[in-house]
Amino acid sequence: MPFLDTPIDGLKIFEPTVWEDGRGYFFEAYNQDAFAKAGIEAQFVQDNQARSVRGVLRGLHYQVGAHAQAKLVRVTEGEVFDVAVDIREGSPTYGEWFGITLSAANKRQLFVPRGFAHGYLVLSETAEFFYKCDNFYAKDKEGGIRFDDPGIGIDWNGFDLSSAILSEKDQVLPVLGHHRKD
Ligand SMILES: Cc1cn([C@H]2C[C@H](O)[C@@H](COP(=O)(O)OP(=O)(O)O[C@H]3O[C@@H](C)C(=O)[C@@H](O)[C@H]3O)O2)c(=O)[nH]c1=O
Repeated sequence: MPFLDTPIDGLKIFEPTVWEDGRGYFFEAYNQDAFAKAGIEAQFVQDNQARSVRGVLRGLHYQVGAHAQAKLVRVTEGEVFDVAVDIREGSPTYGEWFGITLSAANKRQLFVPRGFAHGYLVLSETAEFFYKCDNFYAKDKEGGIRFDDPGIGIDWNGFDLSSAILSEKDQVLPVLGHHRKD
């Protein structure tokens, strides 16, 4: 199974092998053994699915301490720009971001290790976003960072962010310098 490294250690792109025939296509969306061989040992315990309309921006989210979550994210309908920010204390790439277009068409997945803040922007009319997590949702342990933190400087695929649609929670998130650590 093809895995690609990103400039941030541990953050990996997975491009599944797609088998096409007269019926349509088939691919393995996740194979624990293949992921382990690629160094991804996460034991996933929760699957989430979200539907959003164009311009919806969810993030940047994480859970603190022992509640941190690794995520394996993909799009099953439409297209998003997906972003992960390294917030691992002591990491040489602390505060750096990586973005990638994920779509139902390109079938790419991003593996986001624990210790990252994660978010995505919907580029298509609607999008279905699907992700596996290696730790359970813990409402009281959520943290967030502003999607437009100037110190991080994410380029959201050139999107006009004045028309971004955010949850009330995401409108009042702090910048990285003031983010929740425990
Ligand atoms: C994330 C989550 C939310 N919920 C509930 C809480 C709330 O009532 C409703 C919507 O939650 P939110 O507004 O936090 O959903 P959302 O903004 O989509 O949150 C997600 O954003 C992306 C970027 C991530 O990386 C995820 O980890 C998660 O934080 O769903 C669960 O029951 N379980 C969960 O795992």
